[in-house]
Amino acid sequence: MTSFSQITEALAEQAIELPSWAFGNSGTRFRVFPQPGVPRDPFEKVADAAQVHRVTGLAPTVALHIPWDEVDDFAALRRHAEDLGVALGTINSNTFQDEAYKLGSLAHRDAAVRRQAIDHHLRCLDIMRETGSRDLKIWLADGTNYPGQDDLRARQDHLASSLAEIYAAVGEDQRLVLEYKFFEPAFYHTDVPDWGTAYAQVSALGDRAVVCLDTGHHAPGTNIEFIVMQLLRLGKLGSFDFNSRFYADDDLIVGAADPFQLFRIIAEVIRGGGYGADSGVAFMLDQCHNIERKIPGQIRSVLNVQEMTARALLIDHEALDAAQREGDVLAANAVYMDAFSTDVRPDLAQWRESRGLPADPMRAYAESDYQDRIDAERVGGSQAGWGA
Ligand SMILES: O=C[C@H](O)[C@H](O)[C@H](O)[C@H](O)CO
Ligand SMILES: [Zn+2]
Ligand SMILES: [Zn+2]
Repeated sequence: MTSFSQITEALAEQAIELPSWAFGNSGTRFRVFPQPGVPRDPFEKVADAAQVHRVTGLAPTVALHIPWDEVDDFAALRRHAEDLGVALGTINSNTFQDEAYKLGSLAHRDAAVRRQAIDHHLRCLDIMRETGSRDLKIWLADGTNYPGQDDLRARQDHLASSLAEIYAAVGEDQRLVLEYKFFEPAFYHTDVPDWGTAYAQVSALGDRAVVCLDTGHHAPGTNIEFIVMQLLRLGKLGSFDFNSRFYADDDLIVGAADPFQLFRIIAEVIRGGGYGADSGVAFMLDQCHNIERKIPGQIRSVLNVQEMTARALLIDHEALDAAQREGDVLAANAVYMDAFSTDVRPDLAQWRESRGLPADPMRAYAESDYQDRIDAERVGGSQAGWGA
C-alpha cells in the first residue's frame, strides 16, 4: 500500500480554480435567496476567493465570466488579485443572455448574430491579454426545443466556421476550451452536447483547442471516468468544471453527491497523466451555493477535491497491475476500494500544519472575523449574482 508521505509531493502540486460567480447570489427559476455579505463587484468576489486560498493553500486562481465580471480596468483587477496572493484565471464567455441569442449564437443560422457572438469572444481574448489569462472557455446554450426547429447539420457547420474565426485570434500562450452539455437550456438538441462533438470541433481547430468536462453535464448513468480516460488518451482534455449533482446540472458542491465518482474520475486523471502543475489539465469548480454560505461552500469544495485526490494517489498500482494481469477481478477491485476507503483526513490535517496552513480550514475560516466583517460592511449597492 502506498503511504501518505509518498504522495505529499504530488499533493503539493494541486491547484483548483474558483469561479467568481460562486460568490454571487444564485438560485433556481423558483427563487434566488440573497445572502448578507455577498460581493457587489469583481473586486469583492476576488477578495472572497482569496480567503479560500488563505485557509487552504489550494485555490491560487479565480475564473471570471464576461460580462458578469466586466470592469473598467482589468489591469487594476489583476493587481488587486495579486496583492491578495491570487491570480486571475480562465475567462468564460457568455452568449446565453443577450436577446439576440434566443435561437443560438455561434451556431445561429443568421450571420449577423454569429458576427455578434464572434466579436464577443474576440473581446474576451483582448481581456485575457490584460488579465494574463491562458484559457478562453466557451460554453454555448445553443440548441433547439422542438424537432424541425432548425437544421442540425447547418448549425454544426456554422459553429465550426465561427470557432475557426475565434481560434485564428487565439495567441500562442492562449487556449480555446470548449465545454459540452447534453441539455439545458435547450430541451430537444444542444449543438455541443457531448465529448464526441466537442472533440470533433476542437480537433478541426488545432493544438491550442481543447475540451472542458463539466461533471454535471452528462446523461444519468454515463461513465464519466471513461470519457476522462479517452480525452486524455487523445490529448484533448483541457479542463474540468467540477461540481456534483443528483439529477441534472445541479452545480452542487463537488463530491457531495457522489464522492466515489469523484475518486474514480481523479484516479483516471492521475493514471492518464492529467494531474500536476504541468499536465495542461486545469481543475476548476463550477458551482452555485444557493442556500449555503458561499465562502465556506468553496472551502468545503476544494477540500473534497483534495481529499479524493489524496485517496486516488494512494492506489497501489503495483498490486493493481499484478491483480489485473492475473485477471483476479476481486483482488483488483479490492486494491481500488482500499485506497478509496482510506481515511486521509488526519494525515491531511497534519500535512497542512506542516506547511503553515490551518489543520481545519473550515474552522479557521469560521473563527476568523472575515464573514462578520463583510456581512457588516457590504451594505448598499447591488449584490452580484443571478439577475445582477
Ligand atoms: O451550464 C453551464 C456551464 O456549466 C457553464 O460553465 C457556465 O458558464 C457556468 O455554469 C456559469 O453559469
Ligand atoms: Zn460548467
Ligand atoms: Zn453547467
